Amino acid sequence: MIEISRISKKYGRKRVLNEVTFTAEKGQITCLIGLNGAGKSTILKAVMGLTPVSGGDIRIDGEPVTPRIYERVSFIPDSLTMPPGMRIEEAMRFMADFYPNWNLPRAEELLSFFQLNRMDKINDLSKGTAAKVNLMLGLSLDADYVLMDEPFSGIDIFSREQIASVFTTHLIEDRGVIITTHEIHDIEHLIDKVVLLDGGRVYREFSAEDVRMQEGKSVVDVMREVYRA
Ligand SMILES: Nc1ncnc2c1ncn2[C@@H]1O[C@H](COP(=O)(O)OP(=O)(O)OP(=O)(O)O)[C@@H](O)[C@H]1O
Repeated sequence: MIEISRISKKYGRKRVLNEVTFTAEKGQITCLIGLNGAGKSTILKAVMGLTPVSGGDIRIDGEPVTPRIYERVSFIPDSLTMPPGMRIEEAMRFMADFYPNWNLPRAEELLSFFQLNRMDKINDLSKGTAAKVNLMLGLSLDADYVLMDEPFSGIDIFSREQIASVFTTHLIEDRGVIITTHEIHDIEHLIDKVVLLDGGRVYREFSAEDVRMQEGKSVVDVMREVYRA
């Protein structure tokens, strides 16, 4: 389980996170939802130890965050960070050299799942294809948890559907996923838990299934209540 307890963050004098607390379980998809600037990316970076936070505590299966976190957690940022001159297959080799937990058979499977051409150059890729390469690289690491920052942002409906479909395959398996997204429609049926952020705080943390069963509401219904209020 990833446990985030009472973390706060300021950029200069601006408070971005205010005692944020929630958990994300292994084997579940937890969706972090908030309007632009709500602090979603900052939370993912804090989990990876990429940005310092004040106070609070972050634990991965009971352990504090250390530089070895990369063996346990794969972070897929909101854009592909590989050098643009590289071909996809060179990016794969780069990952294999850099990460001891690179899983080549899974990478090959993801290449064909997303119908990627390994000879394509990174800087020639469309936005949707770059998003798929980004996911292919991040999901090919043997990590218990995967953090995905806006994997659907700015890409067409067919690419979004293809990306969403990976969540129902063994390529995600029983990993714990934290995903930030605005494109909730594409994955609403796959989400286990929702964490709604508002004003730097967790406004509500709920099980999508419980809200469906007990309140007869969809995740989008709850979002409308919160953000249109
Ligand atoms: N390095 C930084 N320096 C100063 N302010 C920052 C920095 N990074 C983020 N911020 C500010 O912190 C706030 C939260 O940013 P963050 O990127 O975490 O939000 P987000 O919820 O992921 O937003 P979006 O949905 O637009 O991606 C924003 O107001 C942003 O401008």
